Amino acid sequence: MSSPIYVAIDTPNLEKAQALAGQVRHHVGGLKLGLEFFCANGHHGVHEMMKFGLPIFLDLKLHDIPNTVAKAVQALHMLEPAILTVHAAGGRAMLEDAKAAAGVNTRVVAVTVLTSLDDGDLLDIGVGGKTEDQVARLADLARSAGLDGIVCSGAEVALAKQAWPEGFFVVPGVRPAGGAMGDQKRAVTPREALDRGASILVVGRPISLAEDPDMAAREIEATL
Ligand SMILES: O=c1ccn([C@@H]2O[C@H](COP(=O)(O)O)[C@@H](O)[C@H]2O)c(=O)[nH]1
Repeated sequence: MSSPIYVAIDTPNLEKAQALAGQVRHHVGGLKLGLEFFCANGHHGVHEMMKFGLPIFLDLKLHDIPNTVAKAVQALHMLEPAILTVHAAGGRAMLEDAKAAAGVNTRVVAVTVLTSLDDGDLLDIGVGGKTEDQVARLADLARSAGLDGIVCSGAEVALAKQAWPEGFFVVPGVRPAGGAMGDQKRAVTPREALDRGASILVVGRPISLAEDPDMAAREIEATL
């Protein structure tokens, strides 16, 4: 069975991205390419990364009016990403149109509450109450809009899976015990996230900033 770890390739530099993918390719289940990489390298960069033969997760977190998002998703068709993200806060019509525009081999998953946010940050943007309640609301919206799953933190994934047993749950912002949190606020360990129901784990800096990224990936894999 392939590893549930998707390594976040967060660099605008294609050579560095290829070097990291080359180092960890045997100990991860997929490559996650985000805005930083896509803005710098576009479709060409994604094609280059596809050569590693691993599933590609395009984490573009699309969020705009339904027509614009649907057209953007169509424009990604030829890349056939295994996973593509949109923001759940874009609303029902945007989610429905994004899913309808995606290829059959692409899982469209909705970002609920970014793992870099906590209750206080949500209050700043006018969302009162607990983060887990907002995740539950947006997960419900994503499910009823026909999406394949959600992105949430390991702190909420158990509740979300209980409400949506067949959903696909992407958990980023995980940290090995004692690892540097950086800007993440709701981190759990990779093992905890899996035990609580994560379908895949996204791991960035704990691997990419390690002196030996392959060893770091192996060490995380060994905890699962
Ligand atoms: O809520 C979210 C959604 C996406 N991400 C992305 O995951 C990685 C995490 O990187 P680390 O270095 O392991 O913190 C990064 O690419 C984010 O854009 C997220 O962290 N939280």
